[in-house]
Amino acid sequence: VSSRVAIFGGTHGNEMSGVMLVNLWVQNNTEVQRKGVEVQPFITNPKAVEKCTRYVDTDLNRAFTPENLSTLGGGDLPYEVRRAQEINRMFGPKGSPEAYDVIFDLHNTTSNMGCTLLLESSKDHFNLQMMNYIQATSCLVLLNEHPLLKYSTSRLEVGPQPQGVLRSNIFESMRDILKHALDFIELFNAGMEFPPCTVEVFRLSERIDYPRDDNGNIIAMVHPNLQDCDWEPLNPGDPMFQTFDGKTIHYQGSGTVYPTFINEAAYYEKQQAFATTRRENFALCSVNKWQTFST
Ligand SMILES: CC(=O)N[C@@H](CC(=O)O)C(=O)O
Ligand SMILES: [Zn+2]
Repeated sequence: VSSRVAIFGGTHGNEMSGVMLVNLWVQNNTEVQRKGVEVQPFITNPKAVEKCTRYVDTDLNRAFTPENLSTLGGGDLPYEVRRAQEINRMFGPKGSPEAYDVIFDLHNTTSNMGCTLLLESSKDHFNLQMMNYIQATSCLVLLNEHPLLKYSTSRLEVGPQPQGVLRSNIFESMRDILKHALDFIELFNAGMEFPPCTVEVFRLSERIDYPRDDNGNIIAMVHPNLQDCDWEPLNPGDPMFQTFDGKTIHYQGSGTVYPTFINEAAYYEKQQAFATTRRENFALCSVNKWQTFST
């Protein structure tokens, strides 16, 4: 039973929809209350929110490593590492009986991705069934089964929204998806059975960097034909980058891929222009609250 649910905003302090929604719900949580569910809205990186920056010392969304969570050092540690330890104590520890049952982590992207739920396991039938339930809101699933770092949350990514900017359409889509997700949890807890079904997922394949010179400087931009075309097929030979002197660089992969996180502002420092995915269909088992399943 998913009786304790946390809603995180401000994991990246300049992703404004999540920050504003969570601030709103901290003040008044009637909108996110559901029968039999304890819902806790929470700002995860208040210093970054205050400065309206992605992070202060280091990316909080990369800070929940076993090493970071077990390291001692108190005040000498980077702010986000200390924060990760605090959050892990409050809402985890992951896998323990005291841990929160579900954590939604609200993010915005500058890419034209629409609404995307990021999942880490194709065996996560609870989250996949929840996705199927909220499909009415046309949310896609991005599956990253071999993440470099292990996160412990269901991350919701909504875009396009520039960093530090609030767009009403993006804010309202995020709000809508979260409400549907909480409805699903309420129905699940009330004993509803969600029957077997098929869901479409996009499995993360490759991260593609910008073309660079010997000094590491970017020498091309995302091609206009690719810009804003997240989730649309990219075929071998299709334009991918445009150099500053007007040359087109074409995609050289071996088959059709579905690009996402195209031209995400936060990924310039992570050497990523976009990520490719491949489309798959999953057959889901039915889920109900009496069975045990691994998430
Ligand atoms: C744009 C952005 O911040 N995206 C998230 C995606 C994720 O949650 O894995 C991140 O890189 O942390
Ligand atoms: Zn983010």
